[in-house]
Amino acid sequence: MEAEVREPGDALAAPAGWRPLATHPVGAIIAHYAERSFVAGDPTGQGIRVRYAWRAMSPDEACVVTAAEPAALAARAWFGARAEGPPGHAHGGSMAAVLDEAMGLAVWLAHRAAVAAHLETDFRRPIPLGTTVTAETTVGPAEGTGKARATARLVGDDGTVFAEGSALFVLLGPRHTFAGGGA
Ligand SMILES: CCCCC/C=C\C/C=C\C/C=C\C/C=C\CCCC(=O)SCCNC(=O)CCNC(=O)[C@H](O)C(C)(C)COP(=O)(O)OP(=O)(O)OC[C@H]1O[C@@H](n2cnc3c(N)ncnc32)[C@H](O)[C@@H]1OP(=O)(O)O
Repeated sequence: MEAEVREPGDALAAPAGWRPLATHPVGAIIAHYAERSFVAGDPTGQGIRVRYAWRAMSPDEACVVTAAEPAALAARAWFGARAEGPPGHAHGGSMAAVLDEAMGLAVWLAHRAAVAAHLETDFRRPIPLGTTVTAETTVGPAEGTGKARATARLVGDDGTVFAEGSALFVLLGPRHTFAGGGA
């Protein structure tokens, strides 16, 4: 039997100063993929609900990026009964999945499409089911070419840091086949 959890209401709306992802030219393409995604593809379900937002990067942030209109990405994420791991709390895999996808999309907005090659997660505090958190991301340089490093944190509205992620992404080029595939 599923736990009873609090619905997010309008808590998934873009944080102050951020805009919905679909209002960015590249973000609109990404939002289209997100509709099919394992992580963000079920916006009314009882698992994870994720809504992405963007803002223009400051010149300081933009120095490490390659996109014509680099943007920073954040997400609001809610964990429902179908995301349960420890009783009454979010499964670590669901937390890692949110971090992974948020970092991947942050890299996509700052550079271009990429896939995760290496992912690390630190679980700092358990997330009670029914909680809405913000996934805050950063994108930085990686050693070598064709790669990017990203970080992300899941932060509660009271400032609690629930989890932190770090990942290496390989930017997709003509030799990669990820853009298509599937039935
Ligand atoms: C909203 C969801 C959208 C989903 C849309 C999906 C597709 C749409 C199309 C594009 C959008 C793409 C992504 C969307 C964004 C986020 C989605 C969430 C993120 C994920 O969930 S994504 C799935 C999980 N992900 C995989 O399924 C990857 C499996 N994997 C591989 O496909 C290969 O493994 C690959 C391509 C990674 C590399 O292969 P490769 O042949 O291109 O290149 P190679 O091996 O030479 O590596 C090149 C340089 O990276 C270094 N390197 C490689 N791996 C490393 C490691 N693990 N640690 C440290 N360094 C590493 C090498 O050392 C070398 O470094 P150097 O050049 O300096 O020598």
